[in-house]
Amino acid sequence: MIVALKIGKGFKKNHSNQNIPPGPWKLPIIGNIPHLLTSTPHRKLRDLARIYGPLMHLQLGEVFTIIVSSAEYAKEVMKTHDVIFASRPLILLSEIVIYNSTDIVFSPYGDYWRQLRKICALELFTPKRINSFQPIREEVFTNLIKMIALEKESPVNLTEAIRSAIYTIISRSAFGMKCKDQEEFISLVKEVVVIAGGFDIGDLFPSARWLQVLTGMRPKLERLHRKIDRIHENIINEHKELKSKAKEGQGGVKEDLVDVLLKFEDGNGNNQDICLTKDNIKAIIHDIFGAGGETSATTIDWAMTEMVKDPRVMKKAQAEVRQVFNEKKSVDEIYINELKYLKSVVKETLRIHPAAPLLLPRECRHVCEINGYDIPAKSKVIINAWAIGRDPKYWTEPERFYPERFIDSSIDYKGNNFEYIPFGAGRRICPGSTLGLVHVELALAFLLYHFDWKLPNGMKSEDLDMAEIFGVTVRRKQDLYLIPIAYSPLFVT
Ligand code: HEM
Repeated sequence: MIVALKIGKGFKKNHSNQNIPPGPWKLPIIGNIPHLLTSTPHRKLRDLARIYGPLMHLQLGEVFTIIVSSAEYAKEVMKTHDVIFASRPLILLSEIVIYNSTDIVFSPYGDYWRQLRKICALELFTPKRINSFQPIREEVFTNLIKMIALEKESPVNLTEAIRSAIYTIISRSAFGMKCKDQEEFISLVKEVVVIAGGFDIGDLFPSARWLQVLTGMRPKLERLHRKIDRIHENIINEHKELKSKAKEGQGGVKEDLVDVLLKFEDGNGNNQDICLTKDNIKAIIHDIFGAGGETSATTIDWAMTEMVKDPRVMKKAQAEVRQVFNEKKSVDEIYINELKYLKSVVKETLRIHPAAPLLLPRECRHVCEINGYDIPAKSKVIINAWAIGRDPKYWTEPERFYPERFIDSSIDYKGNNFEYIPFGAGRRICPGSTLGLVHVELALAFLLYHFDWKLPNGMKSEDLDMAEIFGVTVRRKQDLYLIPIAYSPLFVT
């Protein structure tokens, strides 16, 4: 009753005099929640937008939500009014698990978030830093290829093999070593990614704390936090121990991403203007592992899936990779920019399967007008990048996987072409895109150079299961199993 009264009062008070965007019928109290009772909200939101338009509103419990489904309105939100929409809505997950939303992804817009982005731009993701991790990438992908070669033409769980390789690279780049709790960390991150989709009932009624307890979400998140925090604590302690040993002359230490972050702890050293607490550092570690790992691994998985479905594309990409690397007999990151067709394959994969199909939600910081519609303050704003990437208004044959559409196209990843925004746009654009793309392109070059791939059990490519699991990233529901057929005698020295 209290919730019902609150919603009714709130809705009248806030929106009755405003010209809010159209939306479907709604029920008392729960509003449009029934519209989202689906396992694939990005698809359902696209279908609704076809009826109610590219700027639509949904009342999801207490949360007034705006859904953006066209490049024109995406530009309004992420360019024209970017500063108004530069914050993130708070969700229970980020409050409990991610140290009161003090990471980069969930941090509200303001000075603290600006400082974090400065650390990203000047320290964490500079071209020099990304290059310094090149030996790690090459070693891990070479091991991946050796491991696959041992399978001797029997089916390999490529999804798992890729995920493990990507997380090993991230662990070693970020933590200097393979995290000893890596497998547990990966499965915890997988859980976080699904919950971070943001449609949990507790988040739709933020004022009803009892609901968060009743649904079991709060205790579940508290348990998740304790487990994740223990892993973060170990990582930081190990770094501090190694550092003090190095000071005592017991071995040189190469700087990894956690070392960089520790330089800012409590205003250490010369960095008095930026000051991070231990919990802030743990929150950022969580982003690097979560935001960096799932997105890249999922993209590689979808790219392989699409190429297996269309052998023409696979053959063409393979021919290019082999032509560039045949002389050397192995893949070398230095020449990766010569792989024009493979780069188009990656672009096309991110168009048709953007790793984060609804990007990350924004929050309207104060009332704003778009094309005559009023967007109330505190509205949650969801941009359906997946729907925009498949809209026939911008793309010919949008459902077809056709990398050639990007050859000679000027569309890039920088968020200037709003029909193509796999890394978002504006102030909140992904700061790790260069690193993510290096992982994706290099992994595919290795996989395509060393093996031909076929489906197991005589399965036909058109029978490949394309079902998805929705979360903040959308991955394949079934792991991808493929049979590798070695292309050349491997690793002849
Ligand atoms: C293929 C790989 C990747 C994809 C598709 C991807 C995609 C995205 C998207 C769509 C956003 C939201 C942008 C917005 O709200 O406008 C985002 C934000 C973010 N990404 Fe990535 N990402 C990838 C790789 C990475 C990597 C490797 C890292 C770091 C190691 C990273 C760290 C982040 C962070 C910290 C944010 C939050 C930025 C903010 O809110 O200010 N991402 N990413």
